[in-house]
Amino acid sequence: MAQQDWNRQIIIALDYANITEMEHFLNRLDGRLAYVKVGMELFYAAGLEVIYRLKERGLNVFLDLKVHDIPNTAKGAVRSLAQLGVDMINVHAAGGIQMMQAAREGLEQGTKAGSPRPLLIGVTMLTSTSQSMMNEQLAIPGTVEETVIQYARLVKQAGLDGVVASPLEVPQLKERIGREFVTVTPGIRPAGSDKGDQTRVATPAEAFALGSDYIVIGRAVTAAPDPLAAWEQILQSLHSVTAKGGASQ
Ligand SMILES: O=C(O)c1cc(=O)[nH]c(=O)n1[C@@H]1O[C@H](COP(=O)(O)O)[C@@H](O)[C@H]1O
Repeated sequence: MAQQDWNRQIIIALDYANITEMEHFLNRLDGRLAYVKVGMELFYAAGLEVIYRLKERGLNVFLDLKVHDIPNTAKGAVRSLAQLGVDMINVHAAGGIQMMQAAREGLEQGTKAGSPRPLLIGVTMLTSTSQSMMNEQLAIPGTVEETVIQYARLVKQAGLDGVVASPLEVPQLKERIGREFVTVTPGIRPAGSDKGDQTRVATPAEAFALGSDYIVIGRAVTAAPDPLAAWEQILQSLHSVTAKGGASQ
């Protein structure tokens, strides 16, 4: 795969406190990005204006608000988010099949006529969750991988497009849930960088080699002393990788 194609599969998490910081970062990257993620920090601070600005720049937008509520509320929330014309929306798989089916209905209702339907993605186990945390605090027995697969089954049954998981679970997801089932993987740490609050991590090259369709990278680029150099280094590290992802090719 040619280098420029990776660009479409790398989602940069714009975890900034305001629009000024976001614009400063995007100007430094100067048109190199194709896909960005807006999460709770930026959206709760700056709201819809963020989405409009990113769309004006021609970027694909993953609006990561991790909807998790009773089915009727989740449906309305996703309907409202779909009306914004973003490209990807997520909900927590822990909300269960009925909640995700309702979210899916809200997605259809909110998508503007003639516009492509945003991808609807179920968050499985957060990449900050370790097996001991899951077993002891959440009282879920077994391995994280088995729980991720179980959640993914619910996501698929509810008719969603794919899951957020760590890259480490992607081979099993592709084998057991399906190659076309989209995998979006945060927990990305370039070689030698600090894990921070993440526990299930992989490098960008490992994540794509494992089959991730999209990787999500935040602080390794956005908080780097030289974000442009960090971005270029990540692309460089992908030179010899052969993509396995089935859904985004
Ligand atoms: O849904 C997400 O995007 C998400 C799910 C998950 O399990 N883990 C996770 O880190 N994320 C998000 O992915 C981004 C990762 O950021 P960094 O750890 O700075 O690369 C953050 O914006 C998180 O909110």
